[in-house]
Amino acid sequence: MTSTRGLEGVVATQSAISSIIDDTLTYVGYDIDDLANNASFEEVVYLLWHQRLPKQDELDQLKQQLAEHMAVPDEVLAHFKTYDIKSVHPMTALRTAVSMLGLFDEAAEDMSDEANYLKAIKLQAKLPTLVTAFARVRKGEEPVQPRHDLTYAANFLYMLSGKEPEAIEVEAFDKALVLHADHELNASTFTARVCVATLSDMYSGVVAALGALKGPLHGGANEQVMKMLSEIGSVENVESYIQTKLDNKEKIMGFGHRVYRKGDPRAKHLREMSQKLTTLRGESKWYEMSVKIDELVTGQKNLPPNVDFYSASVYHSLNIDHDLFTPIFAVSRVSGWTAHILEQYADNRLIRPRAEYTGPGMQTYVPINER
Ligand SMILES: CC(=O)SCCNC(=O)CCNC(=O)[C@H](O)C(C)(C)COP(=O)(O)OP(=O)(O)OC[C@H]1O[C@@H](n2cnc3c(N)ncnc32)[C@H](O)[C@@H]1OP(=O)(O)O
Ligand SMILES: O=C([O-])CC(=O)C(=O)O
Repeated sequence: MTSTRGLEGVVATQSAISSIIDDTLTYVGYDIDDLANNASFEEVVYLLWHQRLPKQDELDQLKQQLAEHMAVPDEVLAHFKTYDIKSVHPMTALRTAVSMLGLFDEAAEDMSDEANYLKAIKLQAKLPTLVTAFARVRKGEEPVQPRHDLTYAANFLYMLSGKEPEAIEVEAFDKALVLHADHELNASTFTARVCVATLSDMYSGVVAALGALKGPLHGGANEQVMKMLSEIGSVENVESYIQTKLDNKEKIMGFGHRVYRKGDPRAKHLREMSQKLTTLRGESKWYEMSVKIDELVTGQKNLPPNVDFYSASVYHSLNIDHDLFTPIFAVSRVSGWTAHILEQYADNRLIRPRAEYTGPGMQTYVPINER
């Protein structure tokens, strides 16, 4: 029995949700470029859950269901005040809060198709409320109640700032949500599927996925990208900073990918948005620094940027706290996680691979006083 480090190239399941073939990403057969340019996030959520685009009445119904379930139990909001919120990473708080949602859902253990679909709606609806409430409570502000007349993207920005966002901000944020919604068998989605393949409940699957997304090799990279940009500070400093990192064989956050070789098709959309939004804010240096880093890392290491690289300057330009970047990834990706969880339930088999043993050969137990 031989193992493959990091399961590289291992095909672990079948899925009809998204595919990456020859560096082209599709959701249910629709090219990501097509969706990024034309679809709303709500349409994409429907697409992932139903494997087809919604008709108008179906989309309206989904929007209504999301609006209906945006509120979170007071106890969950109150728990943000039970610890030193300023010292907690928002992903840790979100993971815990989502676990708490399971406590307050009477149907948490109901494994019927209807109950599971409703749980997907509830999770999708409540994550923005949790993330924005956390962000406000830690600043000593009250959470802002969701508005039922706004789109999913607009509502997030509204609940975060308490102000109705500008059209250009909503457009950019909606596109970012579309681009992050699903990605085949990435680490967090695989984690979710492994968890629920034991027939555990959907909240457990999403909590597990949140834990996996948090790490800097996965969703946590976007926050690290902004940290790097802030450390570099100016276009003039880029070259020496990056060269030092590369010489020291340190990883540059936001570059490289396990699957893409020529490049991540989502990055160009985020790059375009980064240029537009940083210019609008009069802070084009973040875009210019990013482009310079891109040229250096892609040029020298042949490692193109991934989805996390330009999203950092996009979110920064939307006035979003840097440690909320990964929770925002989760707000989008929960659509993919829940789609995969539903797909796993629909044709379940326990996921239990093997390990190649590398420990010592057979040994005989030695009593403690003889060791
Ligand atoms: C949404 C997402 O999850 S997208 C990914 C977000 N993560 C990041 O941006 C973190 C930075 N990138 C990385 O760490 C990696 O490229 C990953 C985790 C994305 C993919 O990892 P793997 O497929 O396991 O590649 P691995 O880490 O083995 O790298 C292969 C080689 O490329 C190098 N490399 C990979 N990524 C980078 C990088 N960002 N900067 C510098 N060198 C890199 C490695 O050092 C390694 O070099 P070596 O063969 O000389 O030792
Ligand atoms: O697919 C991966 O390994 C990581 C990724 O880009 C994503 O989850 O969007």
